[in-house]
Amino acid sequence: PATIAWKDLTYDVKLTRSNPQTGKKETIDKRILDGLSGIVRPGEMLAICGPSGGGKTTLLDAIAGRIDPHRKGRKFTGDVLVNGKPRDETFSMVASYVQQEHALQTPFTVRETMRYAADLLIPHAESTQAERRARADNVTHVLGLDSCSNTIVGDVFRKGLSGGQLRRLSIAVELVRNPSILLLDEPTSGLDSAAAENIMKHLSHLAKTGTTIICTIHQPPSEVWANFDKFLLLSRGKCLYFGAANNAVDYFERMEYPCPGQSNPADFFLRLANTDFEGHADIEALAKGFKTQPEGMALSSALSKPIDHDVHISKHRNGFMTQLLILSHRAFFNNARNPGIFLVRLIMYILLCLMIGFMFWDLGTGPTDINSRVSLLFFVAAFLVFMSVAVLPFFIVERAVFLRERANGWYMVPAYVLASFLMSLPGLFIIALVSSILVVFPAGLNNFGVFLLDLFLSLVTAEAFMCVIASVVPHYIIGIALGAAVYGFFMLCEGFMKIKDDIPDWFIWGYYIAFHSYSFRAFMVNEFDSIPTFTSPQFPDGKSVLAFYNMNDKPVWKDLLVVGSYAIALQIIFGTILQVFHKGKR
Ligand SMILES: Nc1ncnc2c1ncn2[C@@H]1O[C@H](COP(=O)(O)OP(=O)(O)OP(=O)(O)O)[C@@H](O)[C@H]1O
Repeated sequence: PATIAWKDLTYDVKLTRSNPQTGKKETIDKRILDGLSGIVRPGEMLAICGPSGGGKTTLLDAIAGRIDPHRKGRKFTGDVLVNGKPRDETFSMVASYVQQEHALQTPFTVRETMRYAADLLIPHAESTQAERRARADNVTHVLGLDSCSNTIVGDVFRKGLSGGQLRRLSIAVELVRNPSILLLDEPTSGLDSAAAENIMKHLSHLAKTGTTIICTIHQPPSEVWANFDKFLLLSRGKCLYFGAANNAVDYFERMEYPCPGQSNPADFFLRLANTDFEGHADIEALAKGFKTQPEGMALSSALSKPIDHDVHISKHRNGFMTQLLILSHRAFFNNARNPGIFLVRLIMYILLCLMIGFMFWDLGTGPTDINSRVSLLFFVAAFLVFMSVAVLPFFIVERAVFLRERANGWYMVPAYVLASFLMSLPGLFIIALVSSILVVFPAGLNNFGVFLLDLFLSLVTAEAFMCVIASVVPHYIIGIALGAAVYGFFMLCEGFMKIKDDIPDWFIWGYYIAFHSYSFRAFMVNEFDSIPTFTSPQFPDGKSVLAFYNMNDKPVWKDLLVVGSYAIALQIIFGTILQVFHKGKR
């Protein structure tokens, strides 16, 4: 059992806007939460209501510790207590947060999504696989998802669940572990009235069994409203009421805002709180008045009472290896079944490599063949790597899933990064293998094995680079632009457009940091080192071509090692960025 309390939560942000009179930019302080307090005990379900922009989501985030107070221009004060003690890092083990936007892996069916959630969230030391599955199936049933248990979540390629079903699945995955505290942001938005009513009934039942539940809710219909024990009305970040839901009508009547007989109380309260339109209450007076009323004083005294129960935190958590295995299994099937990650890319590579194969069909040893071989290798090192940009939008979708799961304490970041990395390798190997077959044999290039290894490592590095970009950009369009710009720069510096010795000194760093330089050189040495003669007076053999490009005496294995190490370094950077910056705080 967990009692959650918050005291005097105040949140100010600095906003820059242009002054309507002077037209000059100025910084103003905006108060988003204004000294909010509240308490919810095990067995209670609180509705945080208020008009759009009233501060509901911000309050829920503040309670869940999802506001980063250290960001520039922010000031956040107040305390959140779990059973009387300050909320700490164990919070994510006992609390689940269902956010407003769904973030689920798109190729999986409802049943698969629920089973992965159960496998990740329920300690294996305390449960058998059959028990975890039974739990997943039971929650699926309770949330009315049985009829679509074999339907996939869906994406731009394939239609899957409806909006309301996605909403229910988002709630279901967090219910699997039976959390002590459940925070839900607009759980009924997008649901039809029957689904909304049923979900609220289930949540109410959960509360009765001891779960502490807090929901933000925009406009609860009367059937939904009837399920709440407690009610908090917010307007412009101020508390207009906090207390028993069934006392609210009397309270507002006492405050001279009687609810008309036929009205749904929730609709009436929202009209009072919505300052964007006529007919709202005097917000300042209500907020001030609440503290002096018996309800306000009851809240203060409840907050000062000691709490005698403690949260039971299971000592058994799934260890790194268990998490790695489940996440690897999930990542493998996610990659294999997500057309954007594998199939569409494979087709793109096949088409492009067929064109390369036909364009450079059966290269010989004449003077123009030297140019053809070098151009082909440049194109492979530059453009086949460049095409990894296409995967970026899917990585951004994945990032949202990661953020949700990580913030809810589903797993450790290293397990996620390692599983994603390892499971990307089979798909990339297939793409590299098919591409190499379609290029090396038709063009008559040398040393298939090294060519394949070089292309594979280059694609692995390119994908790791896309992971890093996906972890730092706010939107995939910016990511694509950034990725394309960096790859364009690397192509420029890789030693083809300008031979290394001709690159200006102030640009040479570009040559050294571009992984393309090492992969291109490995392709070149692999190709030309073993060609004994060319019918060209300037280049009598392959070694003379390498000397021209300043690539002689460079062992291929060293360059391949650099490209491989680059991939590992990028994955470590990716993991570090996730660990440090992606904690689900906003
Ligand atoms: N970091 C921030 N910087 C500037 N303004 C912010 C920030 N966070 C929240 N706000 C503002 O605070 C107000 C409350 O936002 P919040 O999302 O909590 O509202 P809400 O009640 O949940 O609205 P809705 O029902 O539409 O989701 C909004 O005006 C929002 O723009």
